[in-house]
Amino acid sequence: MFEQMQARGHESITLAHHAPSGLRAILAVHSTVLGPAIAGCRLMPYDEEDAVSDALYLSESLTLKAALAGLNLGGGACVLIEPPGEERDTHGREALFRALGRQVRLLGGRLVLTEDVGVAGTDIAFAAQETTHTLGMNTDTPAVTAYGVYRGMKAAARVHLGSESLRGVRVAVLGMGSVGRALCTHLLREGARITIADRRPEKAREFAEDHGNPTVVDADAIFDVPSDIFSPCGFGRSIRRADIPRLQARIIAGGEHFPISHGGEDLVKEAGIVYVPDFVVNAAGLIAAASGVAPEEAAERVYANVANVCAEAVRHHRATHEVARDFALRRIRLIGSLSHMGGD
Ligand SMILES: NC(=O)c1ccc[n+]([C@@H]2O[C@H](COP(=O)([O-])OP(=O)(O)OC[C@H]3O[C@@H](n4cnc5c(N)ncnc54)[C@H](O)[C@@H]3O)[C@@H](O)[C@H]2O)c1
Repeated sequence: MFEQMQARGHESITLAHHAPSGLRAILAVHSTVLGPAIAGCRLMPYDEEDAVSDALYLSESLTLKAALAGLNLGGGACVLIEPPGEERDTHGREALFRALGRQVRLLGGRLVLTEDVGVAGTDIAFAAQETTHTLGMNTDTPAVTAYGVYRGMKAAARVHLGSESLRGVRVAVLGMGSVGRALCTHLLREGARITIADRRPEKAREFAEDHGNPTVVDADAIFDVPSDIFSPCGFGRSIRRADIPRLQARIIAGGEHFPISHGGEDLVKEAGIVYVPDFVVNAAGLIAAASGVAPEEAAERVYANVANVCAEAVRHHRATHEVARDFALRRIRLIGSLSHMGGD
């Protein structure tokens, strides 16, 4: 853990535990150079090692996301480990998130909570009874995120498919949760030809029944579906290295954080596929929550950033994820250097 933290520049990890509420939390702070570390909070079953690993990945990704989005925020993560099959009533959730809020308060403003997988605005509102360091309770983050992914796809399609229209474009969507479903409604409205899959097949089937029966395939079969755009909207690392040669898409763009297994980005580039990095294309929810702009404005910022990253990558024959990372790190370096001037 310390080797990883050192290699990737993490500032701290806090392990928090509170038996009565069942709180088991990993609070990671990757960077506070630009401001308090914004931490998407996720609640799901995890084994402990994966939970720590995901907190490290997510917090680093949030640093890049906030920096590229022009926000004065650093990157953090909050992973809450939920025992499998656990169903909490309202009081159970209140206790859990208020216990979390207390832990966030102890961090003295270094970490700010917002929602991610399995966590709703109402949960963050519970945490907000114990700490002022929360964000996004009034934003429908998954819906805004999905709209930004849709706009970002159009920006990438304009550069790599020759037109930003998604009419007739084949999009394979993995993961039909809050983000995946909202994304698919935008795609269908524009006339894209979608194929959908979820590891819980009933979620894909239910969406299909309600939305004119787009094609549904098994979770694993989605990698073999001929498509123009592959859109991962699962929990992370949905695209394993072994899946990459199966992908037939020209572009990967989705809501999922770190959708490609470690080191797979280079394989994706070698396969001739353009990967629009997660921290560029899934940023609209965070932008809206942090800066208070309307969803449309947040999504337009995503469109502009994706267009910029794609164009720069084409111009210099570079991988999009490297270009995007460089953009983000440059802002952190330049704006971070202001603190040496004093006056804080
Ligand atoms: N919720 C937000 O506000 C938000 C904001 C930005 C980014 N994200 C990211 O978007 C992704 C999706 O978030 P969400 O809120 O929609 O989560 P969710 O839990 O609502 O949905 C995720 C869905 O993906 C499915 N899934 C997971 N792994 C899969 C796999 N390997 N194959 C097939 N299906 C799989 C799950 O069964 C579930 O239905 C996450 O990576 C999250 O971090 C979410």
